Amino acid sequence: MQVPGSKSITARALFLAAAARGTTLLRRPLVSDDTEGFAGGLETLGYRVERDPRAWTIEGRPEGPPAAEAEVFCRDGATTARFLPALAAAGQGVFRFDASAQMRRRPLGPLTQALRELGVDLVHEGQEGHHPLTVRARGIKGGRITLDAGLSSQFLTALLLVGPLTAEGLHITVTDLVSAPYVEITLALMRRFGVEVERAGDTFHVPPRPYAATDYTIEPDASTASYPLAAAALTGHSVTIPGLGSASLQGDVRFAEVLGRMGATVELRPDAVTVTGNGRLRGLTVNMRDISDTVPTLAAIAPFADGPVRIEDVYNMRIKECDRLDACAENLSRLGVPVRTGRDWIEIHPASPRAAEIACHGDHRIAMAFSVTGVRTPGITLDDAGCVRKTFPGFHQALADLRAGWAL
Ligand SMILES: O=C(O)C1=C[C@@H](OP(=O)(O)O)[C@@H](O)[C@H](O)C1
Ligand SMILES: C=C(OP(=O)(O)O)C(=O)O
Repeated sequence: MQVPGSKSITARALFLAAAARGTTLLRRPLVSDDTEGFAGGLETLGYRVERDPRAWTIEGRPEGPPAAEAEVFCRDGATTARFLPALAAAGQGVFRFDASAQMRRRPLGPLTQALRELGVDLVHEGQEGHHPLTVRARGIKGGRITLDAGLSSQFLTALLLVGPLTAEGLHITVTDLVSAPYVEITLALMRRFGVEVERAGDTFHVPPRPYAATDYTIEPDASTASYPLAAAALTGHSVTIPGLGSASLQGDVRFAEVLGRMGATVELRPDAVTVTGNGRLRGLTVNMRDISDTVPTLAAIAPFADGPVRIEDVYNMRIKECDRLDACAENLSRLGVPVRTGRDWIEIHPASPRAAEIACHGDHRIAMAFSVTGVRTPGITLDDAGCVRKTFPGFHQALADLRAGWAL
């Protein structure tokens, strides 16, 4: 199955292309609500973005946004809502940011506090630490800061990405960090645009240095790949995702290993992953702090395992598009599956799910994950099928095509 491009890589590449000297060509970008929101945000800030469906061209400007004033609406995308204010702060002008109701509820206080400590004039107009906000930008001098990225790695990524645009560079010491593999994606992409970050344990030294434009091909999205791979493990069929393998930059490719621990056969080659199921799944206890976007996928197939599935250390799932731990538990209960949750864990017991309507809470991952349950359980419906547009507008057709191939 061909999977659309990585959301995380597309967002970073758009930031870096905008900040670079020269014109960047991004091949196979993800075209979805999140990344169109990101590209549209750049356009509102005055950058030129040409969007051909197969490749996006961006004219960079190392001095910061071309516009002197702008109002950017970030939609539901946390990459847009957290990365673009940092980019704007490095320029000169007055930039206002707002986001959807869902995104307004999600925090960015540790990031905006760090920007203020670096001298940025940034005001939250409503609730402190949340959108909407206004940045009166006069460039960033740089310096040393301490950051708590225990709620979101995106706070650290935003500061790393903007670091080279500061006058003196940044020394960032991190006291806590969740979703750590996403920081590796950031560092790899920065390197690809010509900037090497020095890392010593919890401290990152970002030099003041211009990014260089490039020609870059975006790999398929590993979180999106979790749905067809889980469907294979659940049904005893085989799925291969070309372009996504052991050479991937994305931590979520490790979801395939979780399916392997549950009994599926996993073949991880440098440029492709194949999962072959045998119709049976084993229960397990697994720490998914690094790969929590794939927790709903696991939760949605967990009832079919022969023992309990316990997923641990995933508190920050509660501050995503919705409270994903509660949403998983609510929907499993609707399906008649015994489930328990705590502050940062969920435990799912074996059951035969019954037909039910899934409450998506406007969350693409809840919709896509429980669609996979629907491959085994007839009569599952979604109350908001369209919310998949955030990262995979063609999801329902793609899943239908996969099932047609298996004649399920
Ligand atoms: O940097 C990124 O591209 C992302 C980081 C992760 O968020 P957190 O660091 O907030 O867990 C992940 O859940 C999100 O989908 C994308
Ligand atoms: C959490 C997600 O998105 P974001 O934080 O980028 O809005 C996601 O895609 O699952």
